[in-house]
Amino acid sequence: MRHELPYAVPGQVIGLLGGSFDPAHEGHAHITREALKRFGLDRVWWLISPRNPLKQSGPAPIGSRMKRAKEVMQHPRVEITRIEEHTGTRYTAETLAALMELYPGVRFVWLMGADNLAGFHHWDNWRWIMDHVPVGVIARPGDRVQARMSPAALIYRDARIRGREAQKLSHRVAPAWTLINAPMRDISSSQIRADGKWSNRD
Ligand SMILES: Nc1ncnc2c1ncn2[C@@H]1O[C@H](COP(=O)(O)OP(=O)(O)OP(=O)(O)O)[C@@H](O)[C@H]1O
Ligand SMILES: O=C(O)c1ccc[n+]([C@@H]2O[C@H](COP(=O)([O-])O)[C@@H](O)[C@H]2O)c1
Repeated sequence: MRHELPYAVPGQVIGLLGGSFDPAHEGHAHITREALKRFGLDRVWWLISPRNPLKQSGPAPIGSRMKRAKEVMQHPRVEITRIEEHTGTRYTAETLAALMELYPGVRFVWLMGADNLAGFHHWDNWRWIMDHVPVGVIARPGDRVQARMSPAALIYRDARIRGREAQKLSHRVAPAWTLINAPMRDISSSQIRADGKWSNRD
């Protein structure tokens, strides 16, 4: 099924937060508000993934994940999208390449929690992502040290912007990345699922 694409105009800076959101929670909303403030973004789009290419088991149906995400994140500068169904892409590098073609002149910033930076070197074409899109990383409980010492962080150490200068991120040409130490929220989708607080129905 085709879903409408969000609107953006050339020159705008859009932060992209991709995830399973199975289910969305306050941690996602919190890092989104921090990213808007700290990275000089005009808007943030959540990309509710059809499925994570590195995860074995599939998530809850995308309709129920979208519904929960819209309940959790209500903000005039944030849109909850199913863009990857539209583009038909599964890997983030492919999704970003498709978005850059669909939105010429729009500047995208890839957003993620520190846990994802720690494993970023396992992603498909991860160097292409680093070389083409600024990356904003937000601290997550337990993952900061691993993220700072990760292969991606070490290989791209010269492209790192200090947290206190994170506003520059969206104006830099890639490679450019930063890790900010926003106040952290110790919450995860897996914990919510383990607590039995998420029923997988549409
Ligand atoms: N509490 C949090 N603090 C910082 N980043 C977070 C937090 N929760 C999620 N994120 C980030 O949000 C993005 C989407 O996360 P995802 O939908 O996988 O949620 P999750 O809570 O990490 O799920 P799971 O526990 O199933 O792995 C990822 O980049 C992840 O690092
Ligand atoms: O492109 C990849 O190889 C890749 C590997 C793992 C995760 N991702 C993306 O990272 C985002 C977070 O995924 P998840 O499942 O941890 O919420 C989501 O947008 C995934 O599509 C992407």
